[in-house]
Amino acid sequence: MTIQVHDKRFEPYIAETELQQRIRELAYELSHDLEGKKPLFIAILNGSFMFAADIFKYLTIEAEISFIKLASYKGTKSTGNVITAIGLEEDLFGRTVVILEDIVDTGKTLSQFLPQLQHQQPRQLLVAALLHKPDATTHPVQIDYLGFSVPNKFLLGYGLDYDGLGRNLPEIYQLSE
Ligand SMILES: O=P(O)(O)OC[C@H]1O[C@H](OP(=O)(O)OP(=O)(O)O)[C@H](O)[C@@H]1O
Ligand code: HPA
Repeated sequence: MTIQVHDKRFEPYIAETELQQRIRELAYELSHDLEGKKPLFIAILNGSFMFAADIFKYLTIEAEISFIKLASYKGTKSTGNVITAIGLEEDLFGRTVVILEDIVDTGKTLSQFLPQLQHQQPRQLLVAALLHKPDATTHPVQIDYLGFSVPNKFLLGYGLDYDGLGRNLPEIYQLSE
């Protein structure tokens, strides 16, 4: 069934059961790989709130989670755009850190933000992303745990919004042609 949000129509793309199944698999892999490391998960708001909640509840190991927002502002010519994290209070030094993102699209967000986290010298810095659009990615990012590789179409639901709406949908929709 297609749905209407603002002025656009969207069609079902990834069903809720398929999403949950894949997220369970990712949580299983993470639990296996990071057992005993007491990883710190960092979820990037707003979009990742549902993915973060689901993957975190399927983990079977000791782990911490923290939520941050990113703010982007124009830096100097040499620094380009600068992204700062709002709400990051944990010390990452020596920690196993897993960034949780709903989607890597152009890759700009993470390719700018990950080097800043590296400055804090975590022991390991990993990325878990639910969705990746390889055909849209102009700034390559290493994704260690990926849910789905998707075509370059605008997606909606499960945290992803179109102009503020649609984040509450439990499945993922794509823009109708
Ligand atoms: O790979 P990129 O092209 O940088 O795109 C990915 C980013 O875009 C979305 O966030 P957005 O800035 O829309 O904010 P939101 O999560 O609050 O919706 C998404 O949650 C990622 O953080
Ligand atoms: O496809 C998308 N949909 C919603 N928000 C997004 N942010 C990056 N890509 C997308």
